[in-house]
Amino acid sequence: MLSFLYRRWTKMKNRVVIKVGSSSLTADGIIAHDQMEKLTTQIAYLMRKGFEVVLVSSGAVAAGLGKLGWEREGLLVPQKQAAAAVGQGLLMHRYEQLFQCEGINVAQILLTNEDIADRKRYVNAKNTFQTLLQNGILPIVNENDTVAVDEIKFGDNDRLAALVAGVVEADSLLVLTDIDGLYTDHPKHNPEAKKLDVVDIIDESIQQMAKGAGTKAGTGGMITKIEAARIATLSGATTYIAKGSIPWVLKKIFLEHENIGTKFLPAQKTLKNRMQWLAFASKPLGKIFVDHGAEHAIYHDNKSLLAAGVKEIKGDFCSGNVIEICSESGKELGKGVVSISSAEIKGILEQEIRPKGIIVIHKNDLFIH
Ligand SMILES: Nc1ncnc2c1ncn2[C@@H]1O[C@H](COP(=O)(O)OP(=O)(O)O)[C@@H](O)[C@H]1O
Ligand SMILES: N[C@@H](CCC(=O)OP(=O)(O)O)C(=O)O
Repeated sequence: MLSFLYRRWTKMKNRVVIKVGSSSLTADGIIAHDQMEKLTTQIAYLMRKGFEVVLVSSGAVAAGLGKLGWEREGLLVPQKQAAAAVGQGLLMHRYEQLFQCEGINVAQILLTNEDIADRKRYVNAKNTFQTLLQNGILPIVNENDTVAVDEIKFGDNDRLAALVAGVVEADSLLVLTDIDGLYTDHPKHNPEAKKLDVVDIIDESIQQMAKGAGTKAGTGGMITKIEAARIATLSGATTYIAKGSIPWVLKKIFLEHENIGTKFLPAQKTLKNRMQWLAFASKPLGKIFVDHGAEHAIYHDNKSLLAAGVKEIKGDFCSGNVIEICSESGKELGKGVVSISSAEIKGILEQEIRPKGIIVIHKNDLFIH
């Protein structure tokens, strides 16, 4: 309750992250200017009503392909990156023009996973967002496609939007797409599939309903949207998936509270900001395999991980780095920030009688799935 009041006090406004997918911004593979215009009019309306908005916009690749006259099919990664480099400028130019007419200044934020995997950069990004929002500026975010290769990619803008919702401590995340919500199965393949209005817990049964993308422009389909909803709801944001082409969709959802999409309720137990970063944004630099006793202690008893319970380690890491914690059989248990280096742990493992009570990961630095 106190943390909620603190958030309210520091933010005061209703903060929303709106993610718009390529499928909602393009028609026949190129940028649909009328759809962009409808979106910007609605965002401006919402901002005038007192909302703070962050827009996560896809569409750079599509815009670039349109400009260059390239077909998406068969393109290699560097060609897609080149198209994104052409398209991102066009996209921002258009947004800038449209929001200027509404009297709103915009800012471009391009991110890669690496940017926020590093705690310092994460905090820097947080401060920048905060400053922009406090000054009534609309941040427009996309993945930095020019440099994003597989290891540093968010994978999809749905996930990026969910992480951004955590960074800015948003009250809500809205994912706008070409379908009006999550169906019990892929609606294109199963005519019996039904839309869900409200989801209170994202469990395996919900995850299994989500399938891949429905168009060539889209990436990830419903799978990445549900993963985004999981991350955002664990960060405390109510999450919506809705159809971008519904007239005044933003007003209907945020002001009239109409149930026109699928609404995912925030998790009962949400993660604090540092834990969100550890759980979803940080990048592990190694692995620690633990024995059954340690697994039980950290999993069920909320205890710190002691050196006595470590079976094996992989990778070189220093105190303060993030590592992945695995069971003896290799099952991923969670992540943690280590208090001692891999060299020190190796030294301990080599000793016949291990010194007692040495903390490898403090319980406050542990995230368990
Ligand atoms: N269970 C499901 N419910 C609704 N849509 C689904 C489901 N499984 C897969 N999809 C597909 O996901 C598509 C939306 O994702 P995507 O094409 O990646 O759009 P975007 O470009 O907006 O991210 C839908 O059009 C639909 O074809
Ligand atoms: N960064 C890419 C978008 C990647 C992506 O996630 O697309 P989408 O599934 O349409 O949201 C672009 O701007 O084209």
